[in-house]
Amino acid sequence: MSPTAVTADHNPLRDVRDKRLPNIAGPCALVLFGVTGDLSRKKVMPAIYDLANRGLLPPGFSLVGFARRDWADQDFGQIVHDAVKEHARTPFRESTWKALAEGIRFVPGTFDDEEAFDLLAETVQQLERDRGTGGNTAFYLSIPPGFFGQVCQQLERSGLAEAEPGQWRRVVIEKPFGHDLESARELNDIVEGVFAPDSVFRIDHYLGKETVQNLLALRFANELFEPVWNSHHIDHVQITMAEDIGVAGRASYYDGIGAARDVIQNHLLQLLALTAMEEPTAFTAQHLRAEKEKVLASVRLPDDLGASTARGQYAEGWQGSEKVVGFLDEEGMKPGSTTETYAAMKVEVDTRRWAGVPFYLRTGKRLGKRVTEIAVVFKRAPHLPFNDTETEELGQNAIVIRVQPDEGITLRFGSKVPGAQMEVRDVTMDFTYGNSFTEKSPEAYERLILDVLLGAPSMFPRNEEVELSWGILDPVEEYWAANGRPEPYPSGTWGPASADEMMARDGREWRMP
Ligand SMILES: NC(=O)C1=CN([C@@H]2O[C@H](COP(=O)(O)OP(=O)(O)OC[C@H]3O[C@@H](n4cnc5c(N)ncnc54)[C@H](OP(=O)(O)O)[C@@H]3O)[C@@H](O)[C@H]2O)C=CC1
Ligand SMILES: O=C1O[C@H](COP(=O)(O)O)[C@@H](O)[C@H](O)[C@H]1O
Repeated sequence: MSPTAVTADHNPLRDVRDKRLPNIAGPCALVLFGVTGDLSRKKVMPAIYDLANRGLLPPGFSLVGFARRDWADQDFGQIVHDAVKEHARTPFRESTWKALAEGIRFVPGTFDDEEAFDLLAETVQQLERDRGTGGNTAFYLSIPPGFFGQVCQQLERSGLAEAEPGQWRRVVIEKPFGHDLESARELNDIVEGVFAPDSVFRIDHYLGKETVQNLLALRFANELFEPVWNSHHIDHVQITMAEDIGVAGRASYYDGIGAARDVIQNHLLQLLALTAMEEPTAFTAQHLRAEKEKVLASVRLPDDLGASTARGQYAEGWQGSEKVVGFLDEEGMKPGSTTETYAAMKVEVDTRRWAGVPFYLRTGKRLGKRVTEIAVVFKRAPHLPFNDTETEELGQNAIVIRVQPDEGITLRFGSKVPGAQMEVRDVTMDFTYGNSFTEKSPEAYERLILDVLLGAPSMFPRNEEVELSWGILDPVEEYWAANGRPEPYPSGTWGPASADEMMARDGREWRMP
């Protein structure tokens, strides 16, 4: 498809939300926990710089780092500087850096150190006086999930969670939120016991991706797709999140969590919800979340979890020309770990729109390549006025939303092969962001952090969504825990044979992205 260039200089969906909101954050500070971690260095600190570089942070914006290091402000400043130089999307500008660096502060401490949190409280008050942050403060918990509760309790004890009249305090919680439904409920009791529900921002960075937000535009801004977006026309949906990387450097986090808790419980079920949901009455947080919740509440697992799920663990193999070690040989891995690095499952959505349409979800590390996509695969035409040989190369029509890395949308349909004879073959029409827009997509974290500072919660799942998602996953995890080890698959391939067998039982096969 070569759509003519759409030249809005902003995302229309964002516009809808932002009509009532300024695009530039008001006076505030952001306190970042876990500043030495992978996510902070690669995503959060660079995103803050990019926001500053685009002029979206207020004058006096301040960034406070908290870590168990004996650092002064300038040492932390150097860490931010290095992370920005290496990972920021926008060019390095001395003037932006200087303005940002003036507001950088550091507080040393561990999460069980009350004095450190008291010092943090003093630092936040000092920033209000010195830099005019207004006392408005966001706390970003980029830390191991086991500490989310403890840090919230420390914020409460030290008075940091409590806003003075006219101020706000917000908390950003990374994922996974809990380990299962029960622990998610316990965690939520703590978090929402400290912060009001609308001050809790549970971050799922997939919702900040341009292509994921575009799914809403595709479905609800067009007339073309919605009439066929149902079980009358759709055969099945495949949602794939494949990564070529392993867990090197993150073994301690990943072991015991595994692929399903790491990304199916959140990213993939959110993608499913956006694909399957009804049109929200308005693009407000309340309406969007309500529609997603209805879908998640309607998801049903098949009775036979052995036949409708698959899990694997990567063994040594080849990633391109590089020989890579298996999961069990990654540094810091527990010997004999049964954690899965590949997970696939079939679910149904029990609604009139989706009755009988299976949704297949799969994710894995050390797969053939990095790709995330949603493939909506259509039924075959009920009648073909051609003979079999004329259509032997005709597959099923499909709309593929390419979330990453080659962002765009592909439409696959049959077309006549040029020539005297009638022969129909699959062809594709492609929309790619690069060809259609001059505007560059912001990094997901950039958009989501700005939304936190603006107080715009649409793109953050609320607790009900988190709990419904655990309710879907828990029976699968229990089944796996009681049924042996994950099946090994060589790195660089497309996962264990049992995942292909799961599809074959339904007369289908996974797409080769
Ligand atoms: N990395 C990623 O790609 C993604 C990560 N996430 C989520 O982000 C969060 C952070 O992940 P990631 O950055 O990978 O994790 P890391 O293990 O790389 O970083 C954890 C951070 O927490 C700090 N920390 C741990 N324990 C303590 C403690 N007792 N007191 C003070 N500081 C402590 C560490 O400090 P120290 O250096 O002292 O150990 C480090 O800064 C997790 O919830 C993860 O699920 C979400 C999406 C993607
Ligand atoms: O949340 C997570 O996502 C990353 C992949 O993110 P992407 O934006 O590069 O697709 C994944 O590597 C990590 O294990 C998981 O925690």
